Amino acid sequence: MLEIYYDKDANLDLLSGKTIAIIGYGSQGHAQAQNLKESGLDVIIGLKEGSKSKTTAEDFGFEVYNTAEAAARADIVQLLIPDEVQSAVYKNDIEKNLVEGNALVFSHGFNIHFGQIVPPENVDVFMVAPKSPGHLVRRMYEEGRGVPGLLAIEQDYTGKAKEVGLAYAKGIGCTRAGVIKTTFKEETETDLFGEQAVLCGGTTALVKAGFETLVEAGYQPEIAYFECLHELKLIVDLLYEGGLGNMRYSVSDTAQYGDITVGPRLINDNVKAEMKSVLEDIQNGKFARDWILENRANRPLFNALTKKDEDSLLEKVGKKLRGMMSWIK
Ligand SMILES: NC(=O)C1=CN([C@@H]2O[C@H](COP(=O)(O)OP(=O)(O)OC[C@H]3O[C@@H](n4cnc5c(N)ncnc54)[C@H](OP(=O)(O)O)[C@@H]3O)[C@@H](O)[C@H]2O)C=CC1
Ligand SMILES: CC(=O)[C@](C)(O)C(=O)O
Repeated sequence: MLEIYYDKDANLDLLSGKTIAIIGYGSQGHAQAQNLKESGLDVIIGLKEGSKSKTTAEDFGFEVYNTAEAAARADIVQLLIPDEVQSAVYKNDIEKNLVEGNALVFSHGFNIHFGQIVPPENVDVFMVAPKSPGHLVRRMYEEGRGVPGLLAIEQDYTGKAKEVGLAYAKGIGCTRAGVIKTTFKEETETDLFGEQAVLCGGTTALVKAGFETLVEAGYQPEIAYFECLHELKLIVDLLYEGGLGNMRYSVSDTAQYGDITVGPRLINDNVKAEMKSVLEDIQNGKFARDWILENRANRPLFNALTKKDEDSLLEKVGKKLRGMMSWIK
């Protein structure tokens, strides 16, 4: 049964007198920390020695400590550093500073679900996962709105993990939009699948294939860029605002006919079969193992494939157009 929670279901008073340590000040860290602070909560920041984010965090009025010290001072420790470094940082700096009744918090379930972090039994472990990039978590909060979020409870030692998790979700603005209850397994597997097969991986593959098809057919790269990347945002905004119907209402009937007749040709049974294979690799731990080993090997594939795209005609054309035209603020 679907469980959705809103502001009315969450009580910020549960966090009153509690110190929240946000470990990391990046995409999610800066956003969640600033939102929590503006929600009236006691927030400190934990960063690695020599962190380039220290000054930025201090400029916002935060007390910044090294990771271990921040964890030692906190009642709630939220790990907002990259997934691939969380296990080592937890082992070195966090685990020894957790005391009975503390809460260990995540915004993605990777390290708990794949057994890279095994917390002690005498703490709460929960996840509040904004379904949005961090910078939008902050922007929407400042605009008086919120991004939807997910709440998962892995350990409820205190008997209050759900209530405290909802209070945390309210503190970052997610209960303004709605928070759906899930599990670490479901969030981890669906988030990894979404970012691989649809959001990041799927979309960039489709954009690159479309752009290359037009360029190889002899059309101007600039026109191909506008058709295959620039307008994508406009279409996705319409989908975001009101689903397929809203988008199809707004585009021409010509475009809609192309949408409903050509789309199925592209996403054929082979593509669906590959999507199922991607999900299986996530569920059976193969992706997690690959990602962990890739980082231990200092990211040879990550670096090479990222560099290949950075040097692509698509990126060069986009950079040129953004310099020549003024649609980007
Ligand atoms: N990005 C997003 O929008 C979303 C992320 N999440 C989850 O949120 C969590 C944080 O992700 P995200 O905000 O993207 O992370 P970022 O990559 O933005 O985190 C950067 C922060 O982590 C610190 N950091 C990097 N490496 C280390 C290290 N080896 N030791 C200690 N600190 C380190 C950086 O330090 P420095 O400042 O010195 O560079 C910086 O403060 C992850 O679990 C992610 O899956 C969930 C939903 C969306
Ligand atoms: C924004 C989000 O939730 C992603 C794409 O899964 C991520 O950045 O990890």
